[in-house]
Amino acid sequence: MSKELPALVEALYAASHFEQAAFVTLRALLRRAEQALGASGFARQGRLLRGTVHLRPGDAYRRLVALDQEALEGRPLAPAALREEGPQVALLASASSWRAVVAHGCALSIDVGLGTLQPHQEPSLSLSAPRLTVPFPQDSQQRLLSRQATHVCVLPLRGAGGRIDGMVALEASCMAAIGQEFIWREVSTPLQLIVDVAAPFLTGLPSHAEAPPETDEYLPVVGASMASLVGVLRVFARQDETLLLSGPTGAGKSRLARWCHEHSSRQKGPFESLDLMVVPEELQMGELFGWRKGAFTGAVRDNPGFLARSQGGTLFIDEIDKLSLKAQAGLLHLLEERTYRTLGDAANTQRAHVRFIIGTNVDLHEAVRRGTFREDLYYRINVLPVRIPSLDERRDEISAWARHMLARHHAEKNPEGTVRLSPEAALRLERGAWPGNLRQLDNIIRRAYTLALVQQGESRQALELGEAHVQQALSYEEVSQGSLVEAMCQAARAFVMEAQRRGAPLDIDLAESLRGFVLAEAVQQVGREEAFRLVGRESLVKSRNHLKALRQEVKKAEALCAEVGQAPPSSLAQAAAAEERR
Ligand SMILES: Nc1ncnc2c1ncn2[C@@H]1O[C@H](COP(=O)(O)OP(=O)(O)OP(=O)(O)O)[C@@H](O)[C@H]1O
Repeated sequence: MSKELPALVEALYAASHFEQAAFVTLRALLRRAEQALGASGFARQGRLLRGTVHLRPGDAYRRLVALDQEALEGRPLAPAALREEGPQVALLASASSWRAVVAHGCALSIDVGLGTLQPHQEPSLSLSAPRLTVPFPQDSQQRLLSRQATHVCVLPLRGAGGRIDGMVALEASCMAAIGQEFIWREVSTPLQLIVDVAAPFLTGLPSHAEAPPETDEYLPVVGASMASLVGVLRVFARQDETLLLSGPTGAGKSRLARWCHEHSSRQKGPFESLDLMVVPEELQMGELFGWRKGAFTGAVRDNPGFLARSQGGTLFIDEIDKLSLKAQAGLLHLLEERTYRTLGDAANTQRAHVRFIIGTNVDLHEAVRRGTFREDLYYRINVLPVRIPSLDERRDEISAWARHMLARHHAEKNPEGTVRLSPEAALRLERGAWPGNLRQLDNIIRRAYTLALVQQGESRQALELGEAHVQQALSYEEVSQGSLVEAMCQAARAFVMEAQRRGAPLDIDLAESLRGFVLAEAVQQVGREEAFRLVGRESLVKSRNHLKALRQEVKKAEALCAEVGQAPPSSLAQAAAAEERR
């Protein structure tokens, strides 16, 4: 180590970004492990395969870099090689390694063949006591074996204050060492030293400012601040493990889930989205597993359920924290066994060939602490966790998103003419705060667009969205956050404005649709039964008439949308969709 460490430190100081630092660290680790292997009894039978740096501060992946031993041997050691090979080939250690690294705070060895995991430090045990061995899940075992890895060493990557901000995994192949720890325990101390030396660089350096990834329908905008995260998502999209997308409401999790599906090998299969916010607890199991006619009172026809509908594809389960404890047990069993039974058809066990993406906007770890979310399920779904930043954290994207949303609204309304966002309007948007994230931005753009249309006339071929339109749209928003009465006046004005714009009467009865909008919004925010309590109609829940009432009110709101030629907002669409599935 006498020469290697100073050389590593020098290379780390010369690194200007995370990927470079990860490259030199992995190179040093693989070389050190190679030396140890050469001096061991496995020199002839074993070979090193690859190393991966996982940076996941706050328990969410931020960056990921892999280096293959072959690339190290056969190619010039330039960071460029890493960029080409990096995230594309990154292969992952399992969630259980991460869990064990966090729990034990030390390096560990995985014997893939035996399916066991051994932490290297056992502080409370005497030397004579047997070594602590933890079972390693079978699916992770299979995955590692499929890429020839028989032995893995996982080292904690410690950030400021000793907090574990990531891990480094080294994989090797040595059939002769199955049932033994290979070289990992002997070489663990120098390997950990390398990781500790590199840690401040790995956790502190920014990501390489790579060219923004290609955009598409589902991810039309990627700013520099999101580019490295999209690189990670691109790798994760191709895995079959469960992906956990967390992030504030409206940040774009559902669309990203769809993007991941489109970038996976399942892209030709179905993509289904189950939003638990709009499914009452008693129907959650049924919606997931499906039911046979007569399975319970009210099951008047068969329902295949979301799992059957997503066979061969991807199922996005959003708002996972809304899952009842009973349904949590059902989902855990499904994720562990990959089998399930349709309600009312206990005799038939079915296999779920489904990739799961889970969405949440709450801190699930906190939910585990409160006892509302099962810890074992949390670890089962926390395999590939990614936190989608709020729009305020990716301000470099605001004007590009605004332009994209504007073009989309315009195409819906008036495909012939052109539309542009004035530079002043873009600046105004960039300066704003966006607690509602992309959803709020989309609403503002939609509103500003209507204002611009009214002002400039629909016949106008070149429409410009100016600062004044944005300002006015924002002021409606501010008002609606403040006084209810003022917001009602705004709604009334918008109603009248719409009638003027179309130059034909807009029946006042359509104003009754407000009840539908209110209910759908409340359902989205607090769930169906609570929504009725919130608006003073608990009696409807007690008499089990609330769903009928919801259906009627949603219909009225939809009628208004149809009359003015606008798509129903997501709250209405979700309330309606949940009704349809019943
Ligand atoms: N790719 C996109 N193209 C156009 N609009 C988008 C895109 N992604 C997000 N939006 C806008 O942001 C809104 C919210 O997106 P999405 O439903 O994906 O967010 P979310 O994080 O899943 O929200 P929630 O947590 O509330 O379910 C969309 O309804 C749309 O208005």
